[in-house]
Amino acid sequence: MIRLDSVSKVYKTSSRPALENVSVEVDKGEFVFLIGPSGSGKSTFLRLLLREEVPSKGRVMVSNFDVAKLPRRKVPRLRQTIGCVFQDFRLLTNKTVAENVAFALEVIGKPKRTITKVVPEVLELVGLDGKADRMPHELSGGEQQRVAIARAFVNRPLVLLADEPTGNLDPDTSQDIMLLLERINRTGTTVLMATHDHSIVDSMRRRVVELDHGRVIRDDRRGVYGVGR
Ligand SMILES: Nc1ncnc2c1ncn2[C@@H]1O[C@H](COP(=O)(O)OP(=O)(O)OP(=O)(O)O)[C@@H](O)[C@H]1O
Repeated sequence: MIRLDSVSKVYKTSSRPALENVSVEVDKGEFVFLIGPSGSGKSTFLRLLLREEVPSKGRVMVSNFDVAKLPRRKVPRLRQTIGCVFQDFRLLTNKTVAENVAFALEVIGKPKRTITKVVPEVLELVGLDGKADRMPHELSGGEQQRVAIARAFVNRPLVLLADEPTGNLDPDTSQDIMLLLERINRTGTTVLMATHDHSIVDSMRRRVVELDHGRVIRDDRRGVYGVGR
């Protein structure tokens, strides 16, 4: 589903590579943690998958898309196969919960009747039924992240990328969000989550890919965050 072949990325303004000779393969339906200290290249990894950056060297595949070679007009098609969740939720503050989720479908031209049907379904899936008409500021952080997950998932993407999705949440709320991501993963969606959260990585015992200075230094099938870090 995701494959990086000998990928390096050197940003124009930096002499040191953000990623160096990274090869990683993620199968359909896997759940993978991407860990590593600040500046190790996690966000760069995710940005390459979205074609927000192109590699300096190597090849990036997502599903059947050869990402770096994709003509500009086909980039939206790539991005429709990928849902994204961020630490800071990134909700539209002037829209209700339901409108935030609906908007993701409107922008890709889904018919109104589909939107009316699937938005309540996905809100139920994430445990927000009954909160459809709330504004984001009327929700807790955990609830806002559920809206963001609903929005990322409503189009049933093949891949869900989560960049520090629990970074602004307390431990209990973080566990709830992880249960939700597991649930989404069980539908067959491939989940790739960048995180610094030791306790979550240790409790989930999923695949762990660790980056350090842009290199993969560990790839464990059922990993933990690491001792003494
Ligand atoms: N747009 C950019 N231009 C120049 N250098 C960049 C750019 N984005 C990232 N870098 C550099 O690339 C390296 C990797 O950064 P990246 O953001 O991928 O790391 P990260 O592991 O996601 O860090 P964090 O956990 O703090 O988000 C760092 O040295 C960073 O300074």
